[in-house]
Amino acid sequence: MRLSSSTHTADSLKMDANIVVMGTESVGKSALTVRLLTRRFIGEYGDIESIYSHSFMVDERRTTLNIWDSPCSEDLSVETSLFEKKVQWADGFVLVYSICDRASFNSVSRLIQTIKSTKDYLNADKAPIVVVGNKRDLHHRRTVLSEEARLLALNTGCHFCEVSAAENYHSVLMMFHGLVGRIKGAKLTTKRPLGFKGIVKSMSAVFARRRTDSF
Ligand SMILES: Nc1nc2c(ncn2[C@@H]2O[C@H](COP(=O)(O)OP(=O)(O)OP(=O)(O)O)[C@@H](O)[C@H]2O)c(=O)[nH]1
Repeated sequence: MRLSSSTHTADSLKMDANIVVMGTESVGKSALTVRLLTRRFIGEYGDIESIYSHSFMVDERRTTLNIWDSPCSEDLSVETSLFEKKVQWADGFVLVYSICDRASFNSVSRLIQTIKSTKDYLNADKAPIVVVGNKRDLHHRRTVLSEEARLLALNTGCHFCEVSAAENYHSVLMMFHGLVGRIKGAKLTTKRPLGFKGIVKSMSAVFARRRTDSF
């Protein structure tokens, strides 16, 4: 058995991320969350506001997601302090609409604007936000084209995918994994004040560059 050589090594192999699932009523927020946690689709979900914890391995790194699933009511009243609290708490966002419900799609578009004006992402082209068109199995009742949602995601620097919580566990898993990747990227680009070591490193980098430039 191989033991980690230090706490630092163990820590660098761990990642914690807070994810908020938002969207209008009955788009399948709980269904997606429960699918990820249990691999099951149980059909009916209560109106319970909860933060669930879920761990899995990504690239040999133990990743723990804290997923905040809530009924839609507060998500739309974007002025509330709860909304503000959720946005500040979250490292990443799953914004859900139903492909059969245009109003739910319009509300995702508003949510993106509000989140982006509340959070200051350095890498705005790769915001840790995934736009999720759920209920793909109901394609015969579709009112939102995939192309529209893809365009919205492209224009706002979000990721996009269509899934069916009812029919497919794998695509739901991939959606959450994709978001974890974006969160990692966003964390790396967050500006942190430089400590003494950081300043020394930056200065060495500048001098090293000067030395190479002069050849
Ligand atoms: N056909 C189909 N039905 C789904 C899918 N996902 C969820 N549903 C159904 O849609 C209804 C609402 O699902 P929920 O997961 O409770 O939706 P929600 O967004 O959490 O709803 P609120 O908590 O009320 O905001 C339920 O009857 C689910 O069975 C899906 O992918 N396909």
